[in-house]
Amino acid sequence: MAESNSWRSHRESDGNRSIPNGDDARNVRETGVQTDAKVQGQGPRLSKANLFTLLSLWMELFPKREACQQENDAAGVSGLVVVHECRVLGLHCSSAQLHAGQVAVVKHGPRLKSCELYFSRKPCSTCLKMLINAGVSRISYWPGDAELSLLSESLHHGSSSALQEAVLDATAAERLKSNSRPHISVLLQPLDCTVLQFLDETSQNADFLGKIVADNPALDTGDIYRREFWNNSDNFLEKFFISDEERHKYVLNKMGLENFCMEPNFSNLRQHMRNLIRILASVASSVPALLEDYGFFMREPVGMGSPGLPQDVIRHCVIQARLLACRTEDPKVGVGAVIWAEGKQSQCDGTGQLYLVGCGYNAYPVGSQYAEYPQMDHKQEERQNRKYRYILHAEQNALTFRSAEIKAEDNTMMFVTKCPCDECVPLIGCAGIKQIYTTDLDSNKVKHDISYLRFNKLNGVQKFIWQQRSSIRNTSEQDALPTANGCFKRKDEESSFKCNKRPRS
Ligand SMILES: Nc1ccn([C@H]2C[C@H](O)[C@@H](COP(=O)(O)OP(=O)(O)OP(=O)(O)O)O2)c(=O)n1
Repeated sequence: MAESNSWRSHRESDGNRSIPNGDDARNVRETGVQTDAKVQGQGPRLSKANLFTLLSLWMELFPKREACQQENDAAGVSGLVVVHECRVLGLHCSSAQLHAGQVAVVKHGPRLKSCELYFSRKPCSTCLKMLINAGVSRISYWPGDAELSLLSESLHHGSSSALQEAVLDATAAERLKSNSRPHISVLLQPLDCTVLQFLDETSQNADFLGKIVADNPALDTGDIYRREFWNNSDNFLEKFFISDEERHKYVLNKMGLENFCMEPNFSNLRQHMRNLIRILASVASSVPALLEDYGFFMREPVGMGSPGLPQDVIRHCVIQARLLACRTEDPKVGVGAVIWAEGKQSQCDGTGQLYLVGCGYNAYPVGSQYAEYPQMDHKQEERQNRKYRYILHAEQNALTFRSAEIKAEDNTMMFVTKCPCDECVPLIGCAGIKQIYTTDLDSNKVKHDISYLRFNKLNGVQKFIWQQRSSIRNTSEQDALPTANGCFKRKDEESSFKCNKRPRS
């Protein structure tokens, strides 16, 4: 039975998992359905496997500056997250020259030993044999279509050579899988409705949406969020979900996942996939794309430094940080930070000249046990019982757990979902970060145990702040879009370098 490829058709049957409308969202906040969990210090969070899976899906959508289809190769773009001992070493996607798995081999080489890899598509046999040889410990992949598509149009009209290749490749991949040491599997973990609801709510309350409404009180956060959400979920379902059940079963069978085709496994698998896609849509909606007037702009005149990355790349990196925030240990507010650097040469990666330096989210010290430290904020507890002296900030963790050095000659950029506080500003200033992309919603505020007074005074780091284009002082830059290569494009040229962007509904 064919399913409609849209959340709207699932809303009724989805019960309390459906995205809250404006009234419901307010009720959730007022009746404390979610707040109860927060007050008790049990904010729901994403599991690591689900977070890495979502990051891999999101990496597949990394904005491209070049056509990605490889010559003589029908492989689709794949996203990849390389993890070692729970630390993200690399975020990659296929380029015109290399598949994502090949990128990982080229970039990490022997460091792949004992790593866990999360792919947005089952990798082809060419990648798989190298990764197995590199000694990775686990390969997890999204159970949609494979890297070499098993869903070519010819599926129902006799076989094409591309389809024959894909089927042969799937067989080879299976053989490699069954004879190899690494665990190669689908690793999705069930989500309960509290996580879905919590992430809907926190996405809707994100500072980026808050800033828009602070600037334009007539606008409603819920309306903006819902418009973004439906647009994103339609796009992501089309990309990552196989709506036709029979076609999905065909793909699963070819990938050696016959067990998933049986009930109730099949329905459960599809529900988990839909839930994860929904979280991706929800998180992506917290940094709106449809409001074209909003973006990350410098307040200073553009002549004062590098013009910064293209807006779609910035937004992509900020949403990576928002995804990381879904694993916060702070029961009230999740913050994520990701550090990328721009090298001098192209990296053979789908990210072009960008390479990952580090990422993190706010959490208690590594290894701490549940409820070992205070979890309450200044509104809830006496000073000695508050979280602030114990919790590490997203920026601190991104700097501590970095996977690459910060090089003076490269442009190192931090993307963080909340304004850096006074504890983090000196760290950012001294670490060699050259650009920061964030929101200043909290700047100049003092909130009892945490203050945000130093960010505006941070010198030597270019600040790209989420704001309305028309609020920038220098009007000459209002119609110009900054590009990664240091030159400016006029607004009317934008479409020519947004080649990977989907049409908006
Ligand atoms: N750039 C930042 C800013 C803050 N944090 C973290 C530290 C805390 O874990 C949390 C801030 O906690 P608060 O309770 O102060 O959150 P709010 O700012 O939302 O408080 P309020 O409700 O007063 O606005 O975010 C972070 O990791 N990185």
